[in-house]
Amino acid sequence: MTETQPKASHFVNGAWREDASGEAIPVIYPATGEVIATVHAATPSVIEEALASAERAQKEWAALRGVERGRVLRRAADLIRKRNRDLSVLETYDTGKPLSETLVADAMSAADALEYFGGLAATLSGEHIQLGGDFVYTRREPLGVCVGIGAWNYPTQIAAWKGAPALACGNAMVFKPSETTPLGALRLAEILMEAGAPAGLYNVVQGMGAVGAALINDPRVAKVSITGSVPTGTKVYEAAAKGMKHVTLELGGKSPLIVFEDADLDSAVSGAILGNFYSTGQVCSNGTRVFVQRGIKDDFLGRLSERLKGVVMDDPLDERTNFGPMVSQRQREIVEGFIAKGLEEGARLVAGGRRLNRPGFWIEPTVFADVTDGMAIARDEIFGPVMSVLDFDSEEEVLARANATEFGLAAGVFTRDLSRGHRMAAGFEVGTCFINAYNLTPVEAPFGGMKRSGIGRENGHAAIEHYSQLKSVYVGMGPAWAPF
Ligand SMILES: NC(=O)c1ccc[n+]([C@@H]2O[C@H](COP(=O)([O-])OP(=O)(O)OC[C@H]3O[C@@H](n4cnc5c(N)ncnc54)[C@H](O)[C@@H]3O)[C@@H](O)[C@H]2O)c1
Repeated sequence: MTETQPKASHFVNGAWREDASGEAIPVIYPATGEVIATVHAATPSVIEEALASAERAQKEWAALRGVERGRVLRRAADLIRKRNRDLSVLETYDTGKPLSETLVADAMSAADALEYFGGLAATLSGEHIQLGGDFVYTRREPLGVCVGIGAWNYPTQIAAWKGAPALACGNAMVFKPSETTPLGALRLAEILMEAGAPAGLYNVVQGMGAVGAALINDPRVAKVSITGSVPTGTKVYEAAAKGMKHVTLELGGKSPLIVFEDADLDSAVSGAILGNFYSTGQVCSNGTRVFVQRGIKDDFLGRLSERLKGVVMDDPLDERTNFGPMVSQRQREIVEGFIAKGLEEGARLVAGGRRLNRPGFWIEPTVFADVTDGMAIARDEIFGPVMSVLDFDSEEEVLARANATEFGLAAGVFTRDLSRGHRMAAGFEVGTCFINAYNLTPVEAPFGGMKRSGIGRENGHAAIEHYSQLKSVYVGMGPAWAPF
């Protein structure tokens, strides 16, 4: 039986920490609407303890060899894999995502990140630059105390995607989960301690935006990495700029997925399903503008409708369920608002569109066809299971329309013509492209956005650049020269 009420709201300085004077935050199971736990927002004293302990632990941690830091991260990865089922059940309670998903995509991805960056920790190094007799060497140094701020769609994965590279580079982290899904990150903090991390190295404090803002504004903090919406990311960027802090911004999107007439149709339909309905559409990189070349439009919609018969919306803890509820009442209302706008603006509803008549925040996977570029459902990030199908004729036209957005997170193309696939990938103004695939985000590959979808990259070697800084050391081998 998975315990949903955590031992305390926060995990600070290596131990559970409670301060019930902070605002109470109910944790709601989205499948039923029931309150399954309560945590309290961090008070100034909890925030202070977290930052002070992180500052202490960071010095001790940075003094270790990379191989020693890596060993702790790899042990944590092993513990997560051993406890995957329990962690996945908790993630399902926290988010409402079906267990069939959380078993493979959440704690397991966290374990991958810890293992990957644990392996890299021992390889971090500077370079040696010969200047004849004199030379320069560079030292790759940690930034110090980093703050991580999470969104609610992948709480455990986000906590690890930020924590693993930060720790590998010799930083400490204070992580603030989304107030909607506060549970998973606490488990990660506990596991890192068990794996041998020093007390205070990875702290979790709960709260809304104000707690995030308090952390970013503290002068001890060197960097902030946030996963969230563009408006929140903008505020975080402004606050960080005031203190000249490093940032990683993983923000929203309205990504295009383009299906050419020569595509393998079933595979393209799979891509569109993955890119719109996995995690009930609550994925930042979703390909929600599905451009289908005119000649195959009816076939595409026909196959898609067939495949939608396979949706199983039931108890998320039953592994046969493959489509869960929205994370919250509010998120469902936002989605319903967009569905109403789509109808109002003349899009054709092909599937779904209704909420289910049962407790919890359920809504059907929804498909609109005959969508045009100016409609709200084609312009704005919905962050729910609403697919917009748009028609197109030529490659040139569709690339221009795909790029005509302020967002630049991801894009996908389905075609059997590989040179066209690579041409499209080169032309997309986005951080992550998919050719004949969609929404696969292995920890080995850099992930992040262009344009308003963000700054910096998570995962891959690229993340190291965002959690470390270089120091150049000039070494004079002869007597020092001066003009007088
Ligand atoms: N690019 C990515 O990797 C990625 C991944 C998942 C989600 N997202 C995006 O996240 C959004 C959905 O998540 P959300 O609703 O939790 O986003 P949100 O922007 O509402 O909140 C994100 C986090 O920021 C905190 N926050 C709010 N105001 C703050 C402030 N002033 N200072 C510091 N922190 C503050 C929130 O408490 C929360 O923890 C979508 O736009 C989605 O596209 C992006």
